[in-house]
Amino acid sequence: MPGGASAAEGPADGGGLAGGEGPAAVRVRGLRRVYGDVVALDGVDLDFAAGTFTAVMGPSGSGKSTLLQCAAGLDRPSGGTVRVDGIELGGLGERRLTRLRRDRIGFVFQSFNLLPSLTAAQNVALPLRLAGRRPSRGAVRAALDRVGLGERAGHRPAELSGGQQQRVALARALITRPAVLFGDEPTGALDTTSSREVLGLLRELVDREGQTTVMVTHDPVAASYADRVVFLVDGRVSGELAAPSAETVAAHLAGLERDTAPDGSGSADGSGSADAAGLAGTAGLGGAVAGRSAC
Ligand SMILES: Nc1ncnc2c1ncn2[C@@H]1O[C@H](COP(=O)(O)OP(=O)(O)OP(=O)(O)O)[C@@H](O)[C@H]1O
Repeated sequence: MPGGASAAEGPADGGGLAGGEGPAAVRVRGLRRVYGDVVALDGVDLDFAAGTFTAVMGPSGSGKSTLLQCAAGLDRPSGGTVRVDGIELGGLGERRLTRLRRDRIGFVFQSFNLLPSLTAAQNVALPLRLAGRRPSRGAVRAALDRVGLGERAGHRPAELSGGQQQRVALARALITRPAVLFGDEPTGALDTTSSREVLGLLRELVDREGQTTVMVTHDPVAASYADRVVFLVDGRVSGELAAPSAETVAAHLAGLERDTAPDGSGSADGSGSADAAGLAGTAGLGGAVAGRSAC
C-alpha cells in the first residue's frame, strides 16, 4: 500500500518503463502525437504492469489525456506503438480496433455519461446491447455487485449520488472484464467524500481482482491511491514515484513547477518543502492526507 515513497527520476533510468513486476497490460514505445504544430506527446515509453494502479500527472497541456486516448485506441498516434494485452493497436483496422476497445479496454471519464432515462442496469448493459449483444441479467447484476451497487440496479441516475453514478459508469466499463481500465480524472467532478469512495473502490478492484488501472488526475490525494505515479512534462515522461503518498506527490509537483518556471525562479535540487506544503494546502490535502491510509 502507498505510504513510504521512493522517487526515480526519468527518463535517464529507463524513462518510466518499469511498471512493477509482471507482464505489461499496456506497453507504449516512442509514442508521438502531433496536432498541427502542437506536439502533445513527444516520444513516450511506458509499461503499465498487469494488476497495478498507475496515476498519470503533470501540468495542464502536458499530454496526459492524449496519452490515455492513444493508449486506449480512442486516438491514433502520429508515431510509435501501443500494445494492449499483447496486441498492437496500430496494426488493427477500425472494426478490429473497435472490437478490441469494447472487449479489452474500459474507460471512465470525469462526466459519468449515463443516460438519465435508463436504470443503472440498463446503462451498464447499453454498450453491449448497442454492439448487438445481450448481456444476461446475471452478468449485469454481477458488474453492479462488483462496484457495490447490486441493490441499486433499478435506480435511475437522478436517484443516485455522484459517487454512485460514477460507480455505475465503472460497472459499465468493467462488465467485459477489460485488460485495462483507464480513467481520465474520474473523480474530478465529485465532492471529497464521493471522490474517496470511488478511489477506494478503484484500489479495491486492483487489490481484489488484479484490475490494471491507469488514471489521470490533478489531485495528489487521488494519486496516493495508486502504486505508482508517472509525471509528464511537455509530452515526455519527466519522472515517477513508487508507493506515493499525497505529500510526496505534492512535493514532486512543486519541484516540477519550479523546474519549469519561465522566470528561472526554480531550484533544480527538488527540495523546497515550503512550496510543497503550499501546494498541499491549495490541493486541500490537510486532513485528507491522513485520511488516505484509513481508506
Ligand atoms: N484534438 C486536438 N487538437 C489540437 N490540439 C490538441 C488536441 N488535443 C490535445 N491538443 C493539445 O495537445 C496538448 C496536450 O493536451 P492534453 O489534453 O493531452 O493535455 P493534458 O495534460 O491532459 O491537459 P489538462 O490537464 O489541461 O487536461 C495541448 O497543448 C492541447 O492543446
